[in-house]
Amino acid sequence: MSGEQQTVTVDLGERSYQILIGEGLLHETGKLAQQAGISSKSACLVVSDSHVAAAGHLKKVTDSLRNSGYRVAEAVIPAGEESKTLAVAEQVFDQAFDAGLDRKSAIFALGGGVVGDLAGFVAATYMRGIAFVQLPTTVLAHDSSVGGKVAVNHPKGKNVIGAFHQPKQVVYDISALRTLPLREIRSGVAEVIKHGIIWDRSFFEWIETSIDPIIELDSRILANMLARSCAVKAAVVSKDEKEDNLRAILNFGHTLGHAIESLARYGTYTHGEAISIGMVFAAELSCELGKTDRASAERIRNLLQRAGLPTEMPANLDPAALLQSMKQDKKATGGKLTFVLMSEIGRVEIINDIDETVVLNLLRRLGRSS
Ligand SMILES: NC(=O)c1ccc[n+]([C@@H]2O[C@H](COP(=O)([O-])OP(=O)(O)OC[C@H]3O[C@@H](n4cnc5c(N)ncnc54)[C@H](O)[C@@H]3O)[C@@H](O)[C@H]2O)c1
Ligand SMILES: O=C(O)C(=O)C[C@@H](O)[C@H](O)[C@H](O)COP(=O)(O)O
Ligand SMILES: [Zn+2]
Repeated sequence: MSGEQQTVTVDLGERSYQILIGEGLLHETGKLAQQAGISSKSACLVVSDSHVAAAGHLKKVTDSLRNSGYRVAEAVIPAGEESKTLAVAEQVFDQAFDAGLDRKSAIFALGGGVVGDLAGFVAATYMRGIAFVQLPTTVLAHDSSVGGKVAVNHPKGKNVIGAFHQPKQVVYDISALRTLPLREIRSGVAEVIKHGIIWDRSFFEWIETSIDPIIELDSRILANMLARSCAVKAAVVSKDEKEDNLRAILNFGHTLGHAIESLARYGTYTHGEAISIGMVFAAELSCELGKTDRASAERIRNLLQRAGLPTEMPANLDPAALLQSMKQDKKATGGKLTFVLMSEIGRVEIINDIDETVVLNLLRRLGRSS
């Protein structure tokens, strides 16, 4: 394994923080928390999920925190998207109270995007907001742990109940990724590919040449890949923290992707799988509206397929229902559809008020050919 460590900064003035990427960093959680100014006078809570705890990662974190003098409680939620609810958040609030967390306390989110989003939401709202640290353990969480979007789902939509609340630090121990199932590795690579498409053509081209070692988590390239992908996210968030406009480009593929996730029932498709299909759709829609060329759309589909991700519309989902769900997307205003469309690989734009007949016809056409 390579010992190379990477640091990416999210530049947000007094709320700036670092993303530390390297091997074995979970053993350093306590020391790094001290460096980030997390107080050890108050109790802290490590939130994780059942798979991450069973893989042994939780113990590394609690041991390290205790060795650095922190008083530590644990909250382990059931693994999976179905846990990203207000009901589970309420259980974590109870555990925070029981452990005596106060306004100087911190929450450590150890897991993938589900744990990060949920624990971050609890941190954003408990006593009107306390500190939190992201300890991502999935490939996908290079995206979810950065940028401060924290949320739980509502039966009517993904991430609808949430806030912007930046972590104090992101500690990304890439050795924890070795216990991830292959399907989850592929899922995370979808967001890596997204970062190439929306911002960095040379990164997309590098992924094209490296996709096989990426899926194998080749240690010679893993830290670099995650640092490059986090750097895209950090650059966008630093320019538009609360999604006034530019940040919406990070939603490429998510207009349809989120609709698929909620209509197919959370957990049927992973987040990365759903946005893979959503990115193919966004690229096709970009072609249909004359914004990009067919070759670029095909290139995206090919790379996603080579990453082992689904690219076909789910045959069992009704296009009219998908359209309805997309109209409730957070980017939509006044019931008008908003999509992130592509002009070329590396460049996208946010288009409001897209003709819904065009979208519906394309959903039907792609659904028939799948
Ligand atoms: N806040 C954001 O900016 C943002 C960005 C992207 C995605 N998200 C959200 O992130 C969520 C998806 O995140 P995810 O794909 O990480 O899903 P996840 O958190 O459900 O993790 C995927 C699976 O891997 C398991 N797992 C996690 N780490 C493991 C490890 N090291 N070893 C073994 N198993 C492990 C989990 O228990 C789970 O079963 C979605 O809810 C999505 O909406 C948020
Ligand atoms: O950070 C962002 O902004 C993103 O859009 C990143 C997405 O990958 C992520 O899935 C995010 O949770 C979606 O945000 P939402 O506002 O559409 O719920
Ligand atoms: Zn996403």
